[in-house]
Amino acid sequence: MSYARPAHKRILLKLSGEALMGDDAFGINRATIVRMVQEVAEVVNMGVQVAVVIGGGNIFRGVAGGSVGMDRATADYMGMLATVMNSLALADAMDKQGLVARVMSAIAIEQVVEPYVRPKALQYLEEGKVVVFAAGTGNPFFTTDTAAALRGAEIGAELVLKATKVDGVYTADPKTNPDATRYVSLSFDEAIAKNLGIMDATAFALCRDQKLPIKVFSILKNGAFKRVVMGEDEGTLVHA
Ligand SMILES: Nc1ncnc2c1ncn2[C@@H]1O[C@H](COP(=O)(O)OP(=O)(O)O)[C@@H](O)[C@H]1O
Ligand SMILES: O=c1ccn([C@@H]2O[C@H](COP(=O)(O)OP(=O)(O)O)[C@@H](O)[C@H]2O)c(=O)[nH]1
Repeated sequence: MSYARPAHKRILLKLSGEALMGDDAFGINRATIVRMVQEVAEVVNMGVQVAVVIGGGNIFRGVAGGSVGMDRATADYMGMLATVMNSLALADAMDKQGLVARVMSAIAIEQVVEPYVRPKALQYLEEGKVVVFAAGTGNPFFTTDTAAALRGAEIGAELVLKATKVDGVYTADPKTNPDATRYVSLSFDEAIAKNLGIMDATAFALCRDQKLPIKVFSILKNGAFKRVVMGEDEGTLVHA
């Protein structure tokens, strides 16, 4: 009898803030976060090293603040603080699930969480702890998708897994185009040239330059995360 083995040793999971909302209008939905953490635990228990970048869109989006006349950089710092709140909620849920999670922030907020120090993050991952990267890249005018690409490259992740509400990259935004069809795989150049709105161009460009593939999959589909980690046919692969 043969046992299936994970296709990846170290991965970076990008969860959008909205993924934590579940069916709520904003904030963090407890049942949703618990379900997600259970899926992460399954993968960690198979020996896969998992780092997470979490967004903040469920609490605050810098662009929205900027659009109503607020200074964009200030609004972005609020957005980054929102990701810290989500990180704390996620790490708490992970601890309750028996995982050991460590939050590391890109902005100094040391009474709350430890700062991001790359060698320390690598050490935690080697020890089987889940590292949650908070505060995005620490810079305004960026997104947590770019933070996912950056941290993914820094920790030598083999794959960035982008969890979304859609089950892959489509020829157009499936929310507004019911005729859009899903790609099984596509290149970074194609994704950038066609301006496929699933991730921002900065994130795509960074992954392209570092030859770090991205798998886009649905967070709403039970077991999809594990299937991606096992290398099964799920979602869309964006590759160099
Ligand atoms: N070509 C495309 N293929 C798939 N999704 C797309 C595409 N263009 C835009 N989208 C949208 O991008 C979103 C990406 O999901 P997600 O990252 O969770 O959202 P956000 O970053 O806005 O929080 C999807 O909800 C989808 O509607
Ligand atoms: O490196 C970063 C990452 C995030 N943000 C701010 O934090 C908000 C929340 O992040 P994001 O929109 O990426 O979250 P998600 O869509 O994944 O929930 C963004 O709108 C930005 O305002 C930022 O300024 N720099």
